[in-house]
Amino acid sequence: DNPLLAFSLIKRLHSGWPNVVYSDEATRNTQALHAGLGEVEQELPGAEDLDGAARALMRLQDVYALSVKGLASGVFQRAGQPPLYSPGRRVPLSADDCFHVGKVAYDTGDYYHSIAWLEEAASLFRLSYGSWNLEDRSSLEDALDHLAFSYFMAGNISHALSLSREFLRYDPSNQRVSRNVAKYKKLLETGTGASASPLQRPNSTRLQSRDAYEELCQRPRGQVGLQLLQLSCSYETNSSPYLLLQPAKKELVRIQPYVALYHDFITDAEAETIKGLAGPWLQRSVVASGEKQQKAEYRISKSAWLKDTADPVVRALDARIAAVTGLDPRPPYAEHLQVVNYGLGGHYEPHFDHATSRKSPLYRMKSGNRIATIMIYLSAVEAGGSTAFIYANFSVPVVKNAALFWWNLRRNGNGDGDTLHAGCPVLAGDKWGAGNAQMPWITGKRIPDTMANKWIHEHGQEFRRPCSADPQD
Ligand SMILES: O=C(O)CCC(=O)C(=O)O
Ligand SMILES: [Fe+2]
Repeated sequence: DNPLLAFSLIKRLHSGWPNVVYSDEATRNTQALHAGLGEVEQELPGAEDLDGAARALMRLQDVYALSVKGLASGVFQRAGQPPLYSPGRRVPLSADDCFHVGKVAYDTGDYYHSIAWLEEAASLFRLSYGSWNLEDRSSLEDALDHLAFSYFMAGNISHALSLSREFLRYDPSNQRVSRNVAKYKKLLETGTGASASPLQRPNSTRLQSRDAYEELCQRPRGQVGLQLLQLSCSYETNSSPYLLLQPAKKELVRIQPYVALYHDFITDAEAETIKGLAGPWLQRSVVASGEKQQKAEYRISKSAWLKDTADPVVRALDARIAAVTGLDPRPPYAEHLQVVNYGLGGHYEPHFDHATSRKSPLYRMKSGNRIATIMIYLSAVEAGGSTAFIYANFSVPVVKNAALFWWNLRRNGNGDGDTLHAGCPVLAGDKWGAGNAQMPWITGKRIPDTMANKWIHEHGQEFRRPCSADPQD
C-alpha cells in the first residue's frame, strides 16, 4: 500500500538481484546464480517499470503537493498541513533511491524535479559518507555532479560552482569537473551567467486545468461543496421488478452534470470474483489517439474487458445496471465491462468519456457515442484515488462496492462539457474499478485497488432516454 515501499521494492528487484549475481562474493556460486536469475528475469521489474515507479513518486509529490524531504523520510506531508496518509510503519528512502528518482527527471531535462530529489540524495550521502552500502549504484560524487549540472541549467551558477568544488574535494583529478569549475567562475566574473529565476514545474500542455484538478484531488473526503440543498438520498425502484425487494441506495451527488452514487451496488464476494476473472487478462490501458489506440502517460493503469458470458456474476451485474439506469447495457448498445486496476501512482488525467471527434475509434461500434458511464469501485483505497469532476468542481472519494453513474451526453445527443473528469493518483493502496459506457465501466485501482467501468452508447436507448421538447436539453 505504501508507495515508497513499492518504489524501493521495484528498485531492489530490478537492480539488487543482478548486483548480487555479478558481485565478487558470488563467484563460487556463479553458475547456480546465473541460471536462477535467467529463470526469473522475465518476471522481475524492468528498467521501464523502475523509471515509471520513479515518475509515480514525482506525480504524487506534485498532485498532493508533498515535500520531497518528507517523502525521503517516509512521511506524506504538505507544508503546514496534517499528513494525507500515515503508514503503519515509517520507511525512509535511501540516498540511492532519491538519486534514482532525481536521475529519471535529469535524463528528461526536468531540472525542477531533479534538483529537489538530488538535493535529498546529496544530503543523505553526505551523512553516510565513508560507509558502503552493497545495494547502492550511485555515490555522493554522482549526486553532486548531476545536481551541479541541474543548477547550471536552471541558471543558478553559484550553486553549480560550489557543488562542483565540493565534488573536487572527493575526486580532485576529475578533468571534466575542473573545467566546469573554471567555466562557472568565468561566467560569474563576467556576469554573463543566466540569473536564477524560480524553477517551474515542467509544462504539461494537456493539463490546462492542472490547478483545479490537483486542488480537487487534495480535497478532504466529505467536502461536497455547493448545491447541497437540492441533493438527496433515496431508495429507488425505478419501476423495475428487479428492484422491488431490494431498492437501489442512491445518493444524488450533483444535478448538472447529473452524477449519482449507488451504494452497495455489488457485494464483496462479487467484487472479488470480478477482480479474479480480470486479473490474468490485465494489460496496460490505452487511450484513443486519433483513429488509433495507444499507451499514454496521462492514463496509467491496467485493464481487461469481461464479456457477460465470462461468469454469471458479470451477467447479474448487467441486469442490475439495466434495472438501476433504465438503459440497455448489452453489446452493441454498451461496451463490455472494463475492469481497471491502478497501481503505484496510477491515474487518469482529465478527459471526457464521450468522443469529441467523429474520427474516434469509438464510432467503430456503430452504436453511437457514449451516452453514460457507470463505474463500480471494487476496492477501498487508503488515500487518494478520488474521481474528480474538474469544471463541475467536486470530487467523489472511492467508496468500495458503490457505483458512480453519470450522463456524458445531453438528451439532444451533444456532449456535456461539464463532465470533464479524472481519476486522481492513488496515494496509498490499490484502486480497482469496473464499468461500461453506453454504460460501460468498472474501473479500478491496483488489486487491492480496482474498478469496473461500463460505457453505454446512444443506440438502443432511444425509448429509454428520449429527447425532450427543448432542443437545448
Ligand atoms: O478512476 C477513476 O476514478 C475514473 C476513471 C475514468 O474516468 C475512466 O476510466 O474513464
Ligand atoms: Fe472517464
